[in-house]
Amino acid sequence: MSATPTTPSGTPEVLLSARELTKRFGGLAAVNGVNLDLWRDRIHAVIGPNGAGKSTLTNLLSGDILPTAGTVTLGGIDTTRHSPEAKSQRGLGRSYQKTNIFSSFTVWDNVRLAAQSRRRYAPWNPAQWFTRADAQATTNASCERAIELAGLTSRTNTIAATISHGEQRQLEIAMTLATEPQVLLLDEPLAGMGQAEAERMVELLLKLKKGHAMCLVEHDMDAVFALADRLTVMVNGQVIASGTPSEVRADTAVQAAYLGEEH
Ligand SMILES: Nc1ncnc2c1ncn2[C@@H]1O[C@H](COP(=O)(O)OP(=O)(O)OP(=O)(O)O)[C@@H](O)[C@H]1O
Repeated sequence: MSATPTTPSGTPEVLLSARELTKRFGGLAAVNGVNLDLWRDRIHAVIGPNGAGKSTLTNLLSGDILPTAGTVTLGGIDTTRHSPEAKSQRGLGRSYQKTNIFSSFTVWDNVRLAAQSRRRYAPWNPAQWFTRADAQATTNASCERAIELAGLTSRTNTIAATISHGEQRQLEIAMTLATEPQVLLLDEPLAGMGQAEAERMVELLLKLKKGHAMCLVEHDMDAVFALADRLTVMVNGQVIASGTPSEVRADTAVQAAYLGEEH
């Protein structure tokens, strides 16, 4: 098992914690009493069959939907009922399963728009009138860094519709990185990719591990077992196993419910 990450002062650093997180849709508990900790410099994968509650869990962590019960803390602050924008301000970034790209815009414009829409600017606040130009320069620098980190610098001025599917998924990541988040929630970043594209994305996610706490929802088990430091396995809204990849692989309940004989 990998060593527990620490701050310079030696304290372990959990950036996001969910406790007893629950979401009911009528009679259905889509997420039921889930506990989860996301650590800086670690990738935590959430796996499970279709309908297990993975996307609902991501939506609860990001603030896109509110829980029926339980809490979500970010950097030690209770953010359970905060909006996605407020969570973005606190360092949370997420990508979506369905693409959010404006295909007729350039890569740059998509990233710039994502940065703008997720960062709060209050025109009625005089304190911000004089800092607006500075804020724009900072946002531009963040966007450049995000595009570079996502490996798309050569595509900066290319129309998004004309780049490959794999590059469009890289663009989604760049859009998520545009606000310089510390916590990344990634919903199926390898969806629809061929072998070569998937390998590139795995490399990119490994690169992003440093400095970020990452929650990865993914169906591609080769990628999951190549990337994850810890795994949570969900079935019918509940966590049936949680641990290192080797612990999860050896778990008989997981083998029976999900992984079968192949891993
Ligand atoms: N807005 C909603 N209203 C009612 N039921 C919902 C809603 N969203 C999700 N569900 C139900 O909650 C359960 C969990 O769905 P969810 O999309 O979270 O699963 P998932 O593990 O992400 O599945 P997949 O791997 O197919 O994306 C499913 O039974 C789904 O039909």
